[in-house]
Amino acid sequence: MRSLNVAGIFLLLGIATVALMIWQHVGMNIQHNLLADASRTATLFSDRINGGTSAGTVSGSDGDVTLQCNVNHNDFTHAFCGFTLNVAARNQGVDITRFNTLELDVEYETPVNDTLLVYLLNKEYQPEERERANMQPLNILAGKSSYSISVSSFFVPSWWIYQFPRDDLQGQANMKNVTKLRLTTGDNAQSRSVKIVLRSAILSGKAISKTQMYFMVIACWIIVTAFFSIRLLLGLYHSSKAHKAKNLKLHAENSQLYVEKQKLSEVAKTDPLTGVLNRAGLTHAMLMLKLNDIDNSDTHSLIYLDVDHFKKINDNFGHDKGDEVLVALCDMLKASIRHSDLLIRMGGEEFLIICTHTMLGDASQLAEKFRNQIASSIIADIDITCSFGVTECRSSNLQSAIARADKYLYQAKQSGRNQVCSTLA
Ligand SMILES: Nc1nc2c(ncn2[C@@H]2O[C@H](COP(=O)(O)OP(=O)(O)OP(=O)(O)O)[C@@H](O)[C@H]2O)c(=O)[nH]1
Repeated sequence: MRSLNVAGIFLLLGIATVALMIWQHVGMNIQHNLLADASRTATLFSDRINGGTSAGTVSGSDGDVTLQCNVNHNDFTHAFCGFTLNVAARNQGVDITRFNTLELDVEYETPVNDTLLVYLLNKEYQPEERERANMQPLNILAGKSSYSISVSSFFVPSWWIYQFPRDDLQGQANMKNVTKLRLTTGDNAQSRSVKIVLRSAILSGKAISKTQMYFMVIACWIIVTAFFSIRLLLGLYHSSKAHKAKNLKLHAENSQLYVEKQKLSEVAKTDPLTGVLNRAGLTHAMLMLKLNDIDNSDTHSLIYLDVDHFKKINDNFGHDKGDEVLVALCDMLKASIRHSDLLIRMGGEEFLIICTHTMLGDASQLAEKFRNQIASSIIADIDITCSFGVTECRSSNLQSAIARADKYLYQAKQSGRNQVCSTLA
């Protein structure tokens, strides 16, 4: 749902971008009629400012501005003639930088070849009060009256720079506060009679320039992309944090479970009454012995022992006393066997001792030692004896060796109990 929203927003943004570009290209047109908005005072502007003698009149009718002038050649200044038209409404100049072109409908009647100079005078107060002359010459063609001048092609003529030599940016066109439009004859200074008729001067452009539009569009894309990127990164950061916490929790739970499993595994292998290995522990021990400790060449011995007449102990002293006897017997045996030997409760009052790396003779002697020790001790306040079956085994046939040991134990029982029977006998 969230990704759909993001895709939808980017789709909308894409559509809006394309629509805006098309609109900017075919629409968004703005125009400013310099003749309509101005207070329309047109005045003669000629070489008389420099001491020349050209003379003429400026008149206006039906929105036109007409100049009739006799250009009089002279030897001391450039002869020219023209007019200046005030285009500022209520002293507020026109910011022409918003426009792309100046469309002029103008006729220039002159008997000689000449250019028509178009000026846009920019009123400036810094660093001093002056009118910057932004100028563009027009090549007048016979029969043509409509001219389109690119606003960006206006430049400051060298005579103006010469007049204001103090400003670093003096040569740059500035058209942010244009107050006057001026048309004058051009470079041809021959004496002649000229007529200039200005019918319209229209600035045209776009409400939003291409540059502005691209800037806005790119800014929108950057903002939207940054917004979703940050949101995505924050989401990833939070989910990775949550995953990390979950993983840590799982790890802790796993560790706990592993400890519990180890404990349960130990409990499962241990006889709860005596604390020695049970049959499950024997299986584990067999695996361990086969895999780790014993190779086939090793010889081990088994001592299978059983408390004699244990039923009577239970019957005479109670089951709890019987338990006590079993626990005390195990304690005694545990204290006597080696660390590498294993003591297993096979069930009831039967126990198996696996004597690793022990020959039959030594195991028989050990069994005899246990028998004697038990018979001569008072265990849990009870005088007990045990019968023993001893045999030798190799790791590969432990099960059959247990059966053999059990057989010798049975033999010991049959032979009167409190004795050791083995293969040796
Ligand atoms: N107190 C106690 N008694 C047990 C336990 N496990 C088995 N027994 C008892 O041990 C007795 C074993 O009796 P039997 O199998 O007849 O053997 P026995 O009386 O020792 O006679 P022999 O083995 O022939 O000398 C039974 O009465 C069982 O109930 C135990 O964990 N605690």
